Amino acid sequence: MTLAASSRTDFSEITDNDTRRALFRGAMAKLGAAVNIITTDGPGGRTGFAATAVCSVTDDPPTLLVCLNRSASVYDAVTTNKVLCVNTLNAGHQPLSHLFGGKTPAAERFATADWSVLTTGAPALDDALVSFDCVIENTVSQGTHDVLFCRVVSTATRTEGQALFYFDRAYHAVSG
Ligand SMILES: NC(=O)c1ccc[n+]([C@@H]2O[C@H](COP(=O)([O-])OP(=O)(O)OC[C@H]3O[C@@H](n4cnc5c(N)ncnc54)[C@H](O)[C@@H]3O)[C@@H](O)[C@H]2O)c1
Ligand SMILES: Cc1cc2c(cc1C)N(C[C@H](O)[C@H](O)[C@H](O)COP(=O)(O)O)c1[nH]c(=O)[nH]c(=O)c1N2
Repeated sequence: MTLAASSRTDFSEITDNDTRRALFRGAMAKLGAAVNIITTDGPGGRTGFAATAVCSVTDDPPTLLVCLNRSASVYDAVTTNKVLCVNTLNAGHQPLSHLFGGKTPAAERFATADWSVLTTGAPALDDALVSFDCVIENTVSQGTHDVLFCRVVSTATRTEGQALFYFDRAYHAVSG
């Protein structure tokens, strides 16, 4: 049995970069993901951004990856500090995701929530579903993004609750 497909795209036939990017984004919109706020602090300053491009790499040593656009305002701070905290959002955090995903100045991004520090000094969101405090150990550049390989040095799992999921260019609440 074959699955019905509403449209098929052969990327090798597409020569226009903008068209290819748009088609890729349209396809990626179907790949839902948890929403996270990635924070950092240190000599490069305190800042953070919203990210869905986060996943587990290996449990030995505990490692996750984060994909960061090099054009983001946070890029210099993250790469200077070499630490970050991945804060996985609950369903009530949609306004926070909007703050950290937009053009809001760094100081204002932190103003509406409560933050603590775990091991590295990167801000941990007090009511995140889970926070992964990390040291950035390796970086690989691919296209517009850096893939940051982050060794987890501590975690905090604080609340039960629904997850904030991003799918089809919209936020959704997901129960466990
Ligand atoms: N990985 C990312 O950098 C990433 C992921 C999600 C959203 N965003 C940003 O958030 C904004 C809104 O996104 P949207 O989902 O509403 O619509 P969209 O059409 O811009 O993106 C659709 C999907 O494509 C992927 N994507 C978007 N921009 C990307 C990029 N520069 N590099 C790699 N993958 C990318 C994501 O999976 C996203 O959910 C955009 O400015 C987008 O760039 C970036
Ligand atoms: C739901 C959602 C998910 C993501 C993003 C946005 C949103 C709304 N953004 C974009 C990122 O948050 C944004 O570029 C930063 O906040 C930087 O913006 P400024 O350059 O500071 O204005 C984003 N950027 C990135 O480099 N990697 C990612 O995985 C994601 N994921």
